[in-house]
Amino acid sequence: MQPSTAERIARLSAHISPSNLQMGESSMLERANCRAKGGAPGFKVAILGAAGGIGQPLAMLMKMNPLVSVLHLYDVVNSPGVTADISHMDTGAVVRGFLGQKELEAALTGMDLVVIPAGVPRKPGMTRDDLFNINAGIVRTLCEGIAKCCPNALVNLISNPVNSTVPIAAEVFKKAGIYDPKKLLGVTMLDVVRANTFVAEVLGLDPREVDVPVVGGHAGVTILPLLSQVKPPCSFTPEETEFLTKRIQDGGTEVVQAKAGAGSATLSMAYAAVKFADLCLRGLRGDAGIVACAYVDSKVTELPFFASKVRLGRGGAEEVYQLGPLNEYERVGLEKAKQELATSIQKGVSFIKK
Ligand SMILES: NC(=O)c1ccc[n+]([C@@H]2O[C@H](COP(=O)([O-])OP(=O)(O)OC[C@H]3O[C@@H](n4cnc5c(N)ncnc54)[C@H](O)[C@@H]3O)[C@@H](O)[C@H]2O)c1
Ligand SMILES: O=C(O)C[C@H](O)C(=O)O
Repeated sequence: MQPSTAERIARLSAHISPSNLQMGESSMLERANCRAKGGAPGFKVAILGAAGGIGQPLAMLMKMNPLVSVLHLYDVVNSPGVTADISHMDTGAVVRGFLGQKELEAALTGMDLVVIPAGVPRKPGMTRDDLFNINAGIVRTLCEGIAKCCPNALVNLISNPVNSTVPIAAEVFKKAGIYDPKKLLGVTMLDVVRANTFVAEVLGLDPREVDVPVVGGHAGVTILPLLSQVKPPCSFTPEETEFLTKRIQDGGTEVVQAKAGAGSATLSMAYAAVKFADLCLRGLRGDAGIVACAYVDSKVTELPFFASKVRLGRGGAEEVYQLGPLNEYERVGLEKAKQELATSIQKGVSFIKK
């Protein structure tokens, strides 16, 4: 059936940000979104920090995902340009841009999944924890918006230090009375992506055939690859184990140093974020057997948050898997990881509770 004139006008204005709309146009915009939903069934996804180094390629890859019907791109700078650019891609998702704090609520309302790569990246010589002072406040504000406007959305948190920003988000959600531990996921997929790549190099395999569980957290020694559990089953010499573990733990720093002041991993991170978001959306859709590593509310150790394999379903991280048998090298690594994680978690919790 041909669309009505009103619908056609609404489609023409679908890229306009809500603050620029004239009276009457906003209902047309709603209709455009309904059309988008009706025409291309799928999920509504917001990216917060969409104009950044990760945000831009992430937005592009999300626009290519057939599970996404509506894509909201929010940033405090440059989101109109990124939105105009991405919106010309001839894929199904309707893209809308949102600029600045006053448009945060509109960006978040009705979202099924919110992906957060907002915040400053490292420069050489910095640890992820050095980003805490700036990024903690950014994550708090964004999560307050989520609590208000889309409390049931799944949240994929990328902003560093992930080991602390996830506890911050949890405290914000608890304060707002909407905390659902299954819906808050710290993104550690880049560690898995790197581990698969580096292990495949050593084994002479295609990385797509390799699956390395990476548990713990997302910084230095808290990144704990379980090389004894690699699929396909294989064994490593002590030297290979040491080399691979260090390379996986230092993967972020390797990129920060190579970029020499121009930021940290963005393209591989966007790839990893979309890989993870796609698994989350498949879970939301009800696909069976969706498993990925993520940093979540956990009872796997005595710590309140820990990264391990989780099963993703309609409710988010519906099951958090135990670590399985560890070898001696991994048991020692686990103790080191837990020590550092405990401090980072406490730092995040105190930031909100202070
Ligand atoms: N979890 C991981 O594996 C992983 C991997 C790589 C990077 N990161 C982290 O992701 C974050 C972003 O990295 P990047 O390279 O894209 O940085 P970037 O500086 O290129 O982009 C960050 C974007 O966030 C935006 N922003 C800042 N404050 C904001 C706010 N209050 N609301 C919305 N947007 C805001 C900025 O305007 C910018 O566009 C960093 O903290 C980095 O450490 C995490
Ligand atoms: O290393 C960083 O600072 C960015 C990110 O956490 C990464 O692992 O690449």
